[in-house]
Amino acid sequence: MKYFSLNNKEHKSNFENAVVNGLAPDKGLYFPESIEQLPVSFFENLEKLSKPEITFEAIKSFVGNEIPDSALIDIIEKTIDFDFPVVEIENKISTLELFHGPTLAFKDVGARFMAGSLGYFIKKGNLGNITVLVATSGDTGGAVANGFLGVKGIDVVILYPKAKVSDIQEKQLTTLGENITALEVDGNFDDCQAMVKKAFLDKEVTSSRRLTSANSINVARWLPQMFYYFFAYRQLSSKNEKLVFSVPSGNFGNICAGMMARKMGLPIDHFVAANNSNDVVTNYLKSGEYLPKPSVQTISNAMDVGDPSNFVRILKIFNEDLSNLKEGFSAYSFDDKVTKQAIHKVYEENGYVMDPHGAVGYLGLQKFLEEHTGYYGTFLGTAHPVKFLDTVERTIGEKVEIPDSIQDLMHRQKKSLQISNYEDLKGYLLS
Ligand SMILES: Cc1ncc(COP(=O)(O)O)c(C=O)c1O
Ligand SMILES: N[C@@H](CCOP(=O)(O)O)C(=O)O
Repeated sequence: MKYFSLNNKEHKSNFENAVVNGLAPDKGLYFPESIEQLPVSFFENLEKLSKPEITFEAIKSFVGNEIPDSALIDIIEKTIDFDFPVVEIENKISTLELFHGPTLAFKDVGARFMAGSLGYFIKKGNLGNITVLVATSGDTGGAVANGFLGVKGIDVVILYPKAKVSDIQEKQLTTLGENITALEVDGNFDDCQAMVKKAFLDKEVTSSRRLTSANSINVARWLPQMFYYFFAYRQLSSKNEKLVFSVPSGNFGNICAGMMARKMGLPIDHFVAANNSNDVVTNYLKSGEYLPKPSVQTISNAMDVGDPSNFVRILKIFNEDLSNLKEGFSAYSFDDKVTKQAIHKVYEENGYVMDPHGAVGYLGLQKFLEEHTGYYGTFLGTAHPVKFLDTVERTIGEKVEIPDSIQDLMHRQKKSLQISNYEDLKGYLLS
């Protein structure tokens, strides 16, 4: 499979180089040259296929022959060895729980797949050491730390915004040690993301370290997020209504991966981007103007993104045509107050505990279903409520059971380096 840079389609790459470099040399995001439709029979038989079989078919064309089938199957099996249940919450509304992986957030899938692919390429070639740079607003960091822990030839450097992630998220990304280093940035997620992008442009840095990214800008982190939609459809295919998915969105990698699955033929009728108060895309759909702005802090902190990096990929999928985009896509924003009300209401009425990100997804779905008929809706439960313990317990007025793995984590010692600006990051990378 060939990929091209969204800054200049003449800049092409194979899968391996796209993974190893993260971004194109012109710093554009890579996008596949073609998106192969899967046969109708594949979707008709989905219920009979195993998760690894589905996943293999979904990703194979994007990897091409660059990873042999046996190694790809091995990577896949390690990536998706947990459950992805669809749980019915109320009439016409279900949630796809994506938090049964090791770090209790949906990022585990992409992080593990990328770690497996990059690990394969490092073992196969003479690539030397690679530094994986990651910016996180909460969950990517923990998932990448877990997925890449101990992978030979890889150092991981995670930038996260000081005091803007939950306690559990911070422990997940600062306590593993070994090849994982956490940098605590005096700023917000956008500052972290901007510093990472700047490092990629800095010749002094790139000539001393080989850098790649494990954010969703990297195709090996982004594309595996398609798998969820296939797994969900397998559980929803008996519904005789149009299907809508509401995706709590920040950097828009997850929803954009769902749109890729639809391009491959998965029968999804509509996508809702559910946003917190960081409403750049909601505003774009209203005004046609894309106006990034500094992110604001919310209780769904992993979605506090003011300039979503995958927006350019979404535009590409819809051929940069706003009216085309609006046909298959809606976006709504909700503030913290209504988010907490939704967590409270769903718990009171249905006994189901949502985390703040899932709650934004629920609200987006509810709004869409109020305005449209004939749909069955699923919102993505992108993180376990325990990751946002304070907010959730205060909102529902009850204790949430903490899994053993998290209890252990809370006793571990946080280790991070404080940085304030790009020069500090550069100093660290050159040291
Ligand atoms: C729990 C949770 N929900 C939603 C999102 C937003 O996902 P995306 O950045 O793919 O839009 C994130 C972070 O990415 C997250 O960690
Ligand atoms: N919400 C993310 C922000 C980064 O998103 P990514 O999917 O591009 O890695 C986080 O939790 O860090």
